[in-house]
Amino acid sequence: MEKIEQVRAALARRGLQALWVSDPANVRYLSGFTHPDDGRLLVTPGAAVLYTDGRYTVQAQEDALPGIEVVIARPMEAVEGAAGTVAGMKLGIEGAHLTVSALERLRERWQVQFHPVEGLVEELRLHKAEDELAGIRAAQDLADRVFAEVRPQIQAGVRELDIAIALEQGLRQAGATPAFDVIVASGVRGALPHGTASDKVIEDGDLVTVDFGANLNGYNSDMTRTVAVGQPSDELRRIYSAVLEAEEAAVRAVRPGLKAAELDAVARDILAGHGLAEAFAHSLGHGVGLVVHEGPRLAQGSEDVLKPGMVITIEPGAYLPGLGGVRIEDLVLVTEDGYEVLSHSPKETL
Ligand SMILES: CSCC[C@H](N)C(=O)N1CCC[C@H]1C(=O)N[C@@H](C)C(=O)O
Repeated sequence: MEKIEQVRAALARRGLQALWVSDPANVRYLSGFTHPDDGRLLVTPGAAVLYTDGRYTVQAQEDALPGIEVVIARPMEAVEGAAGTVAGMKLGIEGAHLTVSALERLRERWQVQFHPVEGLVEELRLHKAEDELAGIRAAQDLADRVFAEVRPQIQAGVRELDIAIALEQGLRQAGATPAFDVIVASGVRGALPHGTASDKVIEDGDLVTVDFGANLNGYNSDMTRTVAVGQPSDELRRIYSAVLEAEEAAVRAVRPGLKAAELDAVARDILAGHGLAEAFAHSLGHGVGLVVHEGPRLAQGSEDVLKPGMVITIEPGAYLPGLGGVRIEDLVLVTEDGYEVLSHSPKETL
């Protein structure tokens, strides 16, 4: 019930009494329910009730964390059944997730004051508990093993899609799913930061960016390696070395108390020194957990500050349209006195 007590405390700080949780990651985090797309959680001063339907009668009971009450009901029955409990309360709703039509349905049935809240549960999720860390480590260890198996297949004459399929098959054989569509971007396609695998054939001299993660028991990993096939040009090698320098420097800089924007600047300044400021077209990284992109935000202008227990990516890149690109990404745990790198796949030196 510790998490639910933390929610109640956060509600009290906002002058609220109850929370209707509809974001699937938050439903899962607070209740343990493994099919959170089909669940909603109502946290009130006296109870925490998971609502789901008859497809999950057994599953929800098995999954529910201690102290979570399970009610099996169709969605509107659930809402009507809870009307008495919430009557007169100041109720938080997750503004970033609840749709306008879902809110309308609640308004028709509940006599409450609705208050959109932002980041209430997400703030709790920033700090990973030991069991969550174990889940992320297991997902990353699996991704490292699968990458080692597939790495020899990244050769001239093979399609990007074949590499993506091999990675996905490796993950699925181990009981995981891909955390997101596998990115395999070779040659000029390397200039696409989100270049999901295509039918392009990998050629001699290509750099190949492979960005993928495992989702294992709900927790995600995220890692990128850029590998060389044959002999890439001197210009591509220069860009690779610059990105590697930026990535390693940023990883070494990770420590609790550091502002996320300052960490972003560590990598960005190095790339700028190599004339690649414009080529680094995205943020340095992000938090990883039940969702691949979650807090903290490692970006210019971010107000976030690193704290022990956060799991983040460090992933600078350089993208040059018409030429290609490089990205190198590690998954990193912020510890009490620094950092621990969770991704262990070797990085090439070109
Ligand atoms: C579709 S999930 C992509 C996972 C990947 N490792 C990743 O997070 N990337 C790839 C390039 C940029 C980065 C990203 O999408 N960053 C976001 C948070 C941004 O807005 O910069």
